[in-house]
Amino acid sequence: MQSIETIAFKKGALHLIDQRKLPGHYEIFVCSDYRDVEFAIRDMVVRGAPAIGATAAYGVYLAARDLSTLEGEAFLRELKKACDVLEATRPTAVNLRWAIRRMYTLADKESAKGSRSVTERLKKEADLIHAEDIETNHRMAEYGVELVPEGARILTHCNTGALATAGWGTALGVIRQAYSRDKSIFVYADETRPRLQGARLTAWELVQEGIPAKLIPDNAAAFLMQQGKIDIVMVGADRIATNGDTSNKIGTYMLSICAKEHGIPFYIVAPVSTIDFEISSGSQIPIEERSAEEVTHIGGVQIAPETVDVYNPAFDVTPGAHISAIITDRGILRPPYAEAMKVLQEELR
Ligand SMILES: CSC[C@H]1O[C@H](OP(=O)(O)O)[C@H](O)[C@@H]1O
Repeated sequence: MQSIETIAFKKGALHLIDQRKLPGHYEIFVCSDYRDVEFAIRDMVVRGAPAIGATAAYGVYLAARDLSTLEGEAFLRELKKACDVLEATRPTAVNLRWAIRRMYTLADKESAKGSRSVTERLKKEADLIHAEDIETNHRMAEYGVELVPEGARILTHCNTGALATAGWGTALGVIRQAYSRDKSIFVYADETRPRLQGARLTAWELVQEGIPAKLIPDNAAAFLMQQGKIDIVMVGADRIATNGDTSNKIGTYMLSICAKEHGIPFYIVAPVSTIDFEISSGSQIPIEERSAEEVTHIGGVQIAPETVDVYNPAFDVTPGAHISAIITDRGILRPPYAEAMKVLQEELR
């Protein structure tokens, strides 16, 4: 399988697979400055918590490169404005904030060395964040396969693969790893209305690799569970509170209720950078609301009256009580999550 290069910095610009065009067209969207990056994240050229984090990191570098005629306080002031613009693009995924603040903190710490030197260092840091994510995904996959029984029939939601990260994936990365050892696993992929990341992106990744799967309408998931056709549910995350409450693509909470009703293990797969150690409850997670057009149109084709009112939250919050385990790059977290998170935070210090 050709490797899926979701994000690549080359020839002085950031190259992104334009995920709005998949699966029908494989096109590259080129970001020459941080405003291009702002658009790419906001319009979901690139999406997925880890992927937008890595993308924003390069956005900070591109901003610094364009500001390198400034020095000292003036340089940092303008760079912070660019960081704030990038952070405002999508409020839920904490990886975005984590990556941007990691980049700005470095710029602030190194600013005495001059903006040109800082800019060179920021490029190295963005490359490091990019490389770390791929390595993180492989570590999560090694932990996660422990929870995938032989021949498991796995339900997943949205896209958590190479396209949602810098490569390999989170939940879909575990599935890839499981498939490399057990060709008898089977995947049911939710289409994931309204942006159809499952139909357009996860199905594309699964077909690319020949992983046996069926694409299903979101509304068929509970019926499959009722028929006894699902062994585990495995999904990603955009922000995890320290009590285990987890925000993820809209529809995840509903899946967790159905899984609980049918006694099916429900797993979150996410890097530690998706944990927000500053919040203790899912009620504190900002939920992004997106345009009405995403619901009233598919691929530009109108499917509902344009004047109808629409509620389009891009995420929901699954309570920790519905989550069997959280698979991270530092191991598997199990309930009670508040305690598990305390131990993890100590390890990270
Ligand atoms: C690897 S986590 C990806 C995570 O992000 C997705 O949201 P979006 O496509 O809107 O960026 C979804 O919540 C996935 O679980």
